[in-house]
Order: sequence, then structure tokens, then C-alpha cells
Amino acid sequence: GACCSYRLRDALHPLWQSPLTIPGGTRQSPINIQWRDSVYDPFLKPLKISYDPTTCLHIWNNGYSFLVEFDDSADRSIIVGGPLENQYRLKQFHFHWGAINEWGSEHTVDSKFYPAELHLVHWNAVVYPTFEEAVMEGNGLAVIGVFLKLGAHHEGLQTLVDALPAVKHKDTVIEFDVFDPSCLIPSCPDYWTYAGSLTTPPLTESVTWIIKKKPIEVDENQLEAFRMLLFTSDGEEEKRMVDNFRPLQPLMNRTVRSSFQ
Ligand SMILES: COc1ccc(/C(C)=C/C(=O)O)cc1
Ligand SMILES: [Zn+2]
Repeated sequence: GACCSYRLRDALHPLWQSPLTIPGGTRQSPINIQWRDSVYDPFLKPLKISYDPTTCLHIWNNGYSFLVEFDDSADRSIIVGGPLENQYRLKQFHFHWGAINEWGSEHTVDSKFYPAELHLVHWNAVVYPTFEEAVMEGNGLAVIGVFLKLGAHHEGLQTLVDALPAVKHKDTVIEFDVFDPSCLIPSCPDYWTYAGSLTTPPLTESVTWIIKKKPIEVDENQLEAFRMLLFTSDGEEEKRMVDNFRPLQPLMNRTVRSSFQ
């Protein structure tokens, strides 16, 4: 008789019970950045970062990471230049990290994981009226990725680390009203850039990624502070917030460009 066709279920990721791969996705993130395959683009501009520390609002444990959110009702904290055609407004930043220092970043460089990765999420308020709409558009978002490596104590990060016990549980928030995220971005101007996606649901293919070549250094206590956060709400059985990174996605028909030779 007619053989029945089996539809393989999309592999589900334990963290968010959503498919690991977006059906038909051609520009998913994160990816491995093979340094020797990246192409130097002399037309790439320097990235210009202008943040107003007083736009900082609060820190929120959303059950997947901790987000530091900003007032994006005006062009007060913006980035422009680099691969971008418009200026983009800072909305929030967050991190991804591992249970141990051997892994934790989302992107890898020549298949090497860093213990953590910072994402500064910006949206194109020149073209789109709201963040939610920009999330759905190919040129809607720009995310700066910064690798964290184990090393010296990071003074600027410590003010953030000191606030984390107050957002230990999912859905807790603490006011955090002056912070300049540019202290978390290496002064070295070198970056890679490629067209990709969000790495948590809705996983939309709306991100111009700008991945800084140089990592920042943080110490063991600071990484451990991330690992004492919880995925779970107060009163639930405690699950440590660790390994909140998405698996690597296929490069498909994409080129990673570098701003440096
Ligand atoms: C509209 O809902 C959204 C949820 C998450 C995100 C981000 C910014 C995800 C990520 O960082 O991968 C955007 C919109
Ligand atoms: Zn992220």
C-alpha cells in the first residue's frame, strides 16, 4: 500500500520548547565565525556609539537571561555607522553564559567558545514606529556582540553584578538608573558583521550582527554571579540559570565581513 510519509518533528530545544531550526530559515544565529573565511570590506565604516547613561531604567530577570533595559522613547542612546544604513536605538542588553568556563557564548570564533557573550540590542527607529515592528523586519535590529573571557576584574561590570541578587528569580526587577554600557565594549574598533537572527523566540531574521573581535576580561567571581541567577520563580524548585545559549546554526549562503585586515 501507499507508504505514509513521516514528517520528522523539528528538534525541540529544552530551554524554550521551540524548534531549534526555523523552517525555511536561511539567516539564523548564532554561527561559528571562521576567521580565515571572513572577507575584509574596506567600505565598512567605524561604528559610532553614543549612549546616555541616564536612559538606563531597570534590570529584569525574564526567566532566560537578565536584561538591562533602556528608555528608547527618543534618540538618546544610539549607534550609527559600521555596516548600518540608519542609526539604531539601544533597547536592552543581556548576556549568555555557561555552567563552566569551557563554554557559554553563542557565537564561536574558529570553533572556540568564550565563557559568556554580551548582546546590546538596538532597533531601527528611523524606519519603524515600534521595536515590535522592527523585530519583524530584515533591517529592523542591530545587535553588538561582545565576548567575555576569564581574566582581570571588570570594574564597570561589578556595578551590574552587585545588583544581581535582587533579580535572582524569574520575573523580578530592580531599578537601575545610571549605567553606561559603553564601558562593556572594547575600545579596539575591529568587528565582524553578518546578516542573522534573534537567538531566542521569536528567532526572527531581523538582526545585523556586529561582533567585536576583542573580548572584555571579567573575573571568576563575576562569572559565578551570573550562574547564581535562577530560571525559576520564587517558590518553584530552583533551577540555576546557566547554559542559556542557542546551538550554532548553519551558515548557509552567507559571508561574514570584517572591518579589519
Ligand atoms: C517581541 O518579543 C521579543 C522577544 C525577544 C527579543 C530579543 C531581543 C531576542 C534576542 O535577544 O534574541 C525581541 C523581541
Ligand atoms: Zn542574546
